Amino acid sequence: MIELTGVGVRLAERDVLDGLTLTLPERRIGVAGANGSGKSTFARLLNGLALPTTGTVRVLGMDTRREAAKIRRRVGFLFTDPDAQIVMPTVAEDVAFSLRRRGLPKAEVAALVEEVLSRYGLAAHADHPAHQLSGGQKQLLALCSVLVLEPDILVMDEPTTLLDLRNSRQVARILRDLPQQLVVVSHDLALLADFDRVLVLDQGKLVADGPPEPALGHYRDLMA
Ligand SMILES: Nc1ncnc2c1ncn2[C@@H]1O[C@H](COP(=O)(O)OP(=O)(O)OP(=O)(O)O)[C@@H](O)[C@H]1O
Repeated sequence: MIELTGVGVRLAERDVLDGLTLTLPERRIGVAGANGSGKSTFARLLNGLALPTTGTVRVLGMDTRREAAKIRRRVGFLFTDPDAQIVMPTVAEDVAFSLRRRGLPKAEVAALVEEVLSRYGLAAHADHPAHQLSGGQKQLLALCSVLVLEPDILVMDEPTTLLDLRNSRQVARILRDLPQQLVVVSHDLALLADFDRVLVLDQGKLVADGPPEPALGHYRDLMA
């Protein structure tokens, strides 16, 4: 569960987010809005990467201002550009790196890495240089490196922006089947079309909130 109470974020004397009070129990939540409307800032609030200037953000019952480290262990975050997230030379090493703080025996780490890579069709690439993967495969690798930690919530900032139609659809299928609560920031309206709830931000304010069809309709009208 995610709860925002009276949340505002002020950066460089500008209200980047303003007056957000929201309870988000739904499993798949989309966030849409124009460039600069505050979507990335909203996403970053959910794991304490950004802190509210006013109000509170509670995630899984914890205040992001007080328990950011604990929250980060349970909230996975996926950036738009997987290159920003891939840190080790090979595919398998990159996923294993996520598990470094778990104190698991080597064999167990290897088994977990193999399992998640197989699940997302990357097992054959386990020993390949990560930076040689295609854009879609890199996004899947970044996802594997997050999912291997079994987060309770997954926050994604425009996960399909750099992907072609086939890879976008593959990511959409994967998201449909994930058990985690998802918060997905996206300009890809097709991706959000079957979500449980869509929030639309405009100039830092919530201007629509509800099922995808009316909420995305409102966003389309805003952009017209
Ligand atoms: N650290 C910062 N200092 C000052 N202003 C910032 C900072 N971070 C973001 N902003 C401003 O806040 C506004 C919202 O930014 P944000 O990245 O959250 O928007 P967004 O909706 O994700 O945009 P996009 O769709 O282009 O990614 C922008 O006008 C941005 O310039």
